[in-house]
Amino acid sequence: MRHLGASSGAAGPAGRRAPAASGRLQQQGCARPPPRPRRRAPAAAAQPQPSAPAAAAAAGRPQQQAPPPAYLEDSATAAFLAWARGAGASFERLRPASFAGLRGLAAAAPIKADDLILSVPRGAAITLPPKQRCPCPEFVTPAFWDAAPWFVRLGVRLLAERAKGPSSGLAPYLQQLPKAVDTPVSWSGERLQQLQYPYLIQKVTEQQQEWAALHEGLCAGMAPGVPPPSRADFFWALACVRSRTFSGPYVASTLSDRLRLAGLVAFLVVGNTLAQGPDSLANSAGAAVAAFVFNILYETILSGKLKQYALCPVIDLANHSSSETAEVSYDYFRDAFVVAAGRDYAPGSQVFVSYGTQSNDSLMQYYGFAEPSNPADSYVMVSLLKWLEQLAQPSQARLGELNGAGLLPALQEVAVTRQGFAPRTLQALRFLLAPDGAPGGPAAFEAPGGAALEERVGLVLVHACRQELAALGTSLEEDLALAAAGPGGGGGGGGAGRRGGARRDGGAADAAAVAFRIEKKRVLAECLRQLTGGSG
Ligand SMILES: C[S@@+](CC[C@H](N)C(=O)[O-])C[C@H]1O[C@@H](n2cnc3c(N)ncnc32)[C@H](O)[C@@H]1O
Repeated sequence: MRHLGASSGAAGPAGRRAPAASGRLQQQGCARPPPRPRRRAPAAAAQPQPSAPAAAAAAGRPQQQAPPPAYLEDSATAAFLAWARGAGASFERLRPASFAGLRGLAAAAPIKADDLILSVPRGAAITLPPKQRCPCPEFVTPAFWDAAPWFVRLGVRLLAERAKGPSSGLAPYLQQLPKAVDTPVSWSGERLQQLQYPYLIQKVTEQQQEWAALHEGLCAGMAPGVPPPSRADFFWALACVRSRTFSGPYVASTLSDRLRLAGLVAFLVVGNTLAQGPDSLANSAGAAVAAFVFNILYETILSGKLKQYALCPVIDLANHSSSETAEVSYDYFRDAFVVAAGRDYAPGSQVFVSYGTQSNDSLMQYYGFAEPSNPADSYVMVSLLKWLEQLAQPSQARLGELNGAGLLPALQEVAVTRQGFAPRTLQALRFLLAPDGAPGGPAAFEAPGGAALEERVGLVLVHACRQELAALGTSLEEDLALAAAGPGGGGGGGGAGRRGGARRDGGAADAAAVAFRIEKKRVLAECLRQLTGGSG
């Protein structure tokens, strides 16, 4: 999830960000958050998908000069933008546009780094503060609301507003949300297999089960007489929430709340002084200042511990790039969610934000795309023990000792990065592969051992990477060829007949799966290159 930082920092003149920073918001998918859902896909609809340039980059093809964006001028977009402006949102230098089929935000005028380019009042967003009472008792029972996780609450808000139809104050926002959100949670088992990656397939399968159970809970928790949303609608709402929500520290009081409180305290001091006489002024004022400071300190401490979530119209049109520094923040003085440009943008170019540091596992699971050359990517290996046992037979006694030392998990779920394996994994392997009679328990193997032991460890790691690559179903070269052929080309080629080979029955989703597995293979291949000193 993303964090909204408690913010301060007003914008300076001419829309440039003032030095004092606002609190950062994080996108929802970060760091293995709980799952989230979505709504029924009415007929085929414009849907965010990995762009052609992204596919070209994944395939290693030279990227041509990007064509100018197609600004979106349909009636739903126009009505939405007018509604957002009416609600106080300000985004003069941005326009929604389509970039090779992917909707995003384009610079409509020159933008300089640090310019404040987007501001959406908190009142125009759908926010979820901690411990919020059920805001839609006409839709779900308060008991259901109280027991629901954050993403279900936000999903229920979307569905409750949608059920109101055109009379909803959020109708223009709802109208322009994607009609379908193509993330793996909605994929069939067969399509999931095209990811080729056991770790994510397992996670998504669990997510599908969790969301199905949550839908059953919702069906039982509807307000009397209200028909429950279909499972597809519920999944749509949750998927929207999980791919569009930002989160951050909770700010309990806005500036205007504090000013109101200060006014009330001053009123009480004056009233008390008038009633008790001028001599009481010093005491009353001292007590008032103490109470006021206590309130601010209490809320500051509280805001560091509690989290709030927000679906921010317009801001949620921005696509992600991990190379961007721009993030969504909460600006305390404006009581608004804001974005400042992370760099200069020429008119027509796409303006990105960072959803936070996320591996492609998280980007794929919650957003439906993989980022080429994502520096935060890793390959989670769940079969290292199996690969180890193909080369050596660690004794049950040593495995037991490893377990006792809490190091067994370092061999069961291993995050392999382009740089190699984690120190704890190396330590566990050294202990298991050390010759009989080697002194010391697992703790004695933290540092590299002798050349012979390190060589044995290296052999196991190389074997594991090679076995893992071989088990994936297609080679990197085959996947690159599939991606280069693009949609409609290479159907089933390369990997035809092999597990996880790209098939043409899923259209864009298959392209996303191929782009994803290319990145996984690149991580493993680079790790292997490091281990073998370049020989692969
Ligand atoms: C917060 S929304 C961004 C706006 C979205 N493109 C739209 O049309 O509503 C997040 C979704 O945008 C798409 N997206 C964001 N960044 C992307 C990227 N770098 N490459 C491909 N798709 C991306 C994914 O579909 C993701 O689920």
